Amino acid sequence: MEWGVSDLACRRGEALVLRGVSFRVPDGRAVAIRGPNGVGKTTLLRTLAGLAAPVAGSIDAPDEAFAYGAHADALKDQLTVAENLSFWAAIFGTGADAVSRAVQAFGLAPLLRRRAADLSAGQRRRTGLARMMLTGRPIWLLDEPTVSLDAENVARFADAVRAHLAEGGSAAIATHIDLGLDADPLNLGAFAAAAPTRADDPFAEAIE
Ligand SMILES: Nc1ncnc2c1ncn2[C@@H]1O[C@H](COP(=O)(O)OP(=O)(O)OP(=O)(O)O)[C@@H](O)[C@H]1O
Repeated sequence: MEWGVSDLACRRGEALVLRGVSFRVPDGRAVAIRGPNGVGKTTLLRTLAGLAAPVAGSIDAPDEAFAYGAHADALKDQLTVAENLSFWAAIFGTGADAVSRAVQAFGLAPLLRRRAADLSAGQRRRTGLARMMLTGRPIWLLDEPTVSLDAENVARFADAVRAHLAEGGSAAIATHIDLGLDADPLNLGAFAAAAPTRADDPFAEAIE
């Protein structure tokens, strides 16, 4: 389903970070959210995911359409990889077939009995990304998904996104690297809220 945002303004804590953000994402398309550190990529994704309310504007998407893959990989450390995957499949009502596909997509078979606490950073990340496939949700929101991944697993990730898009899903992906996906760029620099003036900042003099 096509979705989008209109004249969206987002904040992080008390700070207004973005304003006037408008874009549409058709079925089967990905948008690559770009911009320098601190511009508001995570802030936009958190707002789309419903973790923060918009300051203004609207998000036009059905309820429960978004699946959010945050920096933290949402793994339960004391459970094995298999148990984590089954847990998510149960939560989202997906099922054993979805688990098998996710295991295959991210090469997790050799890791299934390993406790999440004992995974390497890249293995953790792969398991967290496999979770997206278990949500059954049509819109994937991904924040720097390839951090800690080696080249083989960046390619696996890109394949998983392509398969999701081919099934009519869509994705918004904050990334500093080219994932080799045919994604529509959204540069947030154009929507950055003005930096606070010195008059707004009681500490400005103290750090001069
Ligand atoms: N709790 C908070 N309160 C106030 N400001 C915050 C808070 N958390 C983050 N910020 C600020 O909000 C701005 C946007 O941060 P955000 O994490 O969205 O940027 P980003 O584009 O994802 O950055 P990066 O590329 O470094 O991941 C930054 O200036 C950041 O310092």
